[in-house]
Amino acid sequence: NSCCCSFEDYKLTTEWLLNQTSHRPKVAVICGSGLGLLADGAANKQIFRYQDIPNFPVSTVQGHEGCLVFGTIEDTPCVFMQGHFHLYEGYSLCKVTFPVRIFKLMGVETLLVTNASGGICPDFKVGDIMIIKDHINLPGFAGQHPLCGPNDERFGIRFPCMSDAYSKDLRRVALDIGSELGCSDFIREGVYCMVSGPNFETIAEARMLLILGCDSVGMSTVPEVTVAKHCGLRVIGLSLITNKVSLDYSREEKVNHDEVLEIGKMRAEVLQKLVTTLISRCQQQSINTH
Ligand SMILES: O=P(O)(O)O[C@@H]1C[C@H](O)[C@@H](CO)O1
Ligand SMILES: Nc1nc2[nH]cnc2c(=O)[nH]1
Repeated sequence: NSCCCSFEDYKLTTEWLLNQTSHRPKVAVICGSGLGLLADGAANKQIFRYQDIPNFPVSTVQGHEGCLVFGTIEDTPCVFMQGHFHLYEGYSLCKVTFPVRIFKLMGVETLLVTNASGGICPDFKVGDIMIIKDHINLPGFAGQHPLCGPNDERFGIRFPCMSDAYSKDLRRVALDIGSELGCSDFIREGVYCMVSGPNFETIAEARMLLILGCDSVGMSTVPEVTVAKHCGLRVIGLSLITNKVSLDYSREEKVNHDEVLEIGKMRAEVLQKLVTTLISRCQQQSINTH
């Protein structure tokens, strides 16, 4: 359960990428299930397949292209992960979070994470975009935590604070952009809970998550955000509600992965607009605060 990657592994991959590209990203975007198209708006793209990058894991899930895309959004140098990694694929949390430390070593300052999740909050509708306000690390409670094992002080401290994992300023900016784009009706804020998957929730589990204070549930993001916060990155998270999680034994609908990917396509255009505007404002904000 402790980290399987040494500092030299991270350095090797970082140096390989820095030698292969002249891009020097300031913002990294992790594209969740079915959301790889978020990279489409970038200019001057340079694309690497995960399998060609030393030490990088590869994507094994449908809807995760497995490409690292460097490019610029309105002059902001960015890197997009088209596909991320999950515990349920059999990866250790060290591998799941490997790219985040690479981004840090490459000079990234802000991490924008996206994912697909099931709505637990009864008010949420399919197609809502939830700005992540906070999270519950359910696997972490059971010792499946990316920071278990010897702490490497070159990345961060032994006991990092997580009470402000998601930047308040960036959440405000995202809300403002949502209203400028006329999307306020389907932009929410809420608490994301990570479970390991790969099965979707039983009704009893879903009811438990509601009582625990979760607004949505998914199978990713929390490890990456935890490692990002540990190494000092600013984080903003967007979760697309792709289905309502059943809380009621009388409901007949059954969730499946195709439906999750389908809703991603449905919201592609607005999500892309939100993400690209957010990236350019992130950078302006960063310039103004430094
Ligand atoms: O964006 P992620 O990868 O968190 O998407 C969720 C969790 C599973 O990977 C998938 C299940 O449909 O959706
Ligand atoms: N655990 C979980 N992950 C999801 N990803 C997309 N929808 C869901 C869901 O309902 N449950």
